[in-house]
Amino acid sequence: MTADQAVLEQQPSRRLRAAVLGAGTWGTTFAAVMADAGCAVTVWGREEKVCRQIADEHRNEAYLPGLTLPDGVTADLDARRAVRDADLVVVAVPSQSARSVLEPLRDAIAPGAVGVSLMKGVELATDRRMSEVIAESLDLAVDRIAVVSGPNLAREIANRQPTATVVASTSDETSRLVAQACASSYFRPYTNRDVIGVELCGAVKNVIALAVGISQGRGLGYNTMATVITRGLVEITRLGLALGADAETFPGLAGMGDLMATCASPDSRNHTLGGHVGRGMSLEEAIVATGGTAEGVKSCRPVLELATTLGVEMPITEAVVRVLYEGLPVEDLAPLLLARPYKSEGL
Ligand SMILES: NC(=O)C1=CN([C@@H]2O[C@H](COP(=O)(O)OP(=O)(O)OC[C@H]3O[C@@H](n4cnc5c(N)ncnc54)[C@H](O)[C@@H]3O)[C@@H](O)[C@H]2O)C=CC1
Ligand SMILES: O=C(CO)COP(=O)(O)O
Repeated sequence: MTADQAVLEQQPSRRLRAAVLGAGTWGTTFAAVMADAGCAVTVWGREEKVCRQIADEHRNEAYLPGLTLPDGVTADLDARRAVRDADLVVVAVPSQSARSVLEPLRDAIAPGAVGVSLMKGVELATDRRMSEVIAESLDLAVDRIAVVSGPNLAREIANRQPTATVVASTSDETSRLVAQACASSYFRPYTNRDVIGVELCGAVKNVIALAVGISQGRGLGYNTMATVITRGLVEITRLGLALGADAETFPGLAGMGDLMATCASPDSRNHTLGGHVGRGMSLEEAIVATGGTAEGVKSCRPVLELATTLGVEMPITEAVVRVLYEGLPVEDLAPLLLARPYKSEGL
């Protein structure tokens, strides 16, 4: 047994308390994961009906139909009360609303609390990653923040299908605490110190999944899909390295693992939305038809802005931005990418 495993397998000295902000698909699922790992979990959501159903009936029919939540999950309509005693403040709202949800809670969180991001997006107004938004909004030191990201399609996990994830923090103590709070017989966390890389992988894979969806909506097959995924990983890696990420993160669970899951699954909202666009819907029609939070739609522009500022080429991301926001016809996307100058394969 490695030292890391030994720490993960230690029982906490007391039952950890977690508050989950966001009662949608992933917030509710992760609440169940943490309850199965032994935590006492309180979910806060802005929808009264959803919160009452979680608290009274252990169900969330709007987001996880047919599922019974573990007894360790309850809900509270008052966010300040939900976070007051929490060891972990877990954030699972859409990325663009994280700051407005968190700022009013700054003086309500417990001293020593750890902030956990489950979100996979970049803030449109500031180009900030979600751990940065949490640090600023809650006034938390970076070593009290962890990011959870990996091939984690919520519905599969809600049905306790096995998967693994990455818990990233600059502090080993923080990442181990969060890993301990979510580890179970079906959910295996790996710790990682590369917060930048793990977060970028989670946000940019959504943009690549939009591109794959568009190509599949156009009737293109597996060769195209594999090309977009593989070259997509190259552009995620390029951006990550320019921002100081660790090269080892990108072929891992948060990188290739999540790209594969998101680009292959019909459950992915980004992949599904791309499919609608590829079949000819406008962006507005595709958002309505998809439902739920498809983060790539908003994150693609700040990601491209970051890349442009750093002089990093991200042709797939750029093509997605042009289709979604600049009127590039979907049939011109592949010819545009294939007409780029020939080059050697590496980064
Ligand atoms: N669903 C999945 O399989 C996974 C999702 N994620 C990430 O988790 C985050 C949340 O996604 P989901 O739970 O799937 O989305 P969802 O669409 O299922 O739920 C979003 C929740 O946020 C709430 N919300 C929306 N706007 C809000 C606002 N302004 N203030 C407060 N609450 C607001 C909604 O009422 C809803 O409860 C996203 O960043 C997503 O990329 C990450 C891994 C897996
Ligand atoms: O992040 C996810 C799986 O890891 C979920 O993907 P979507 O947000 O596209 O549904």
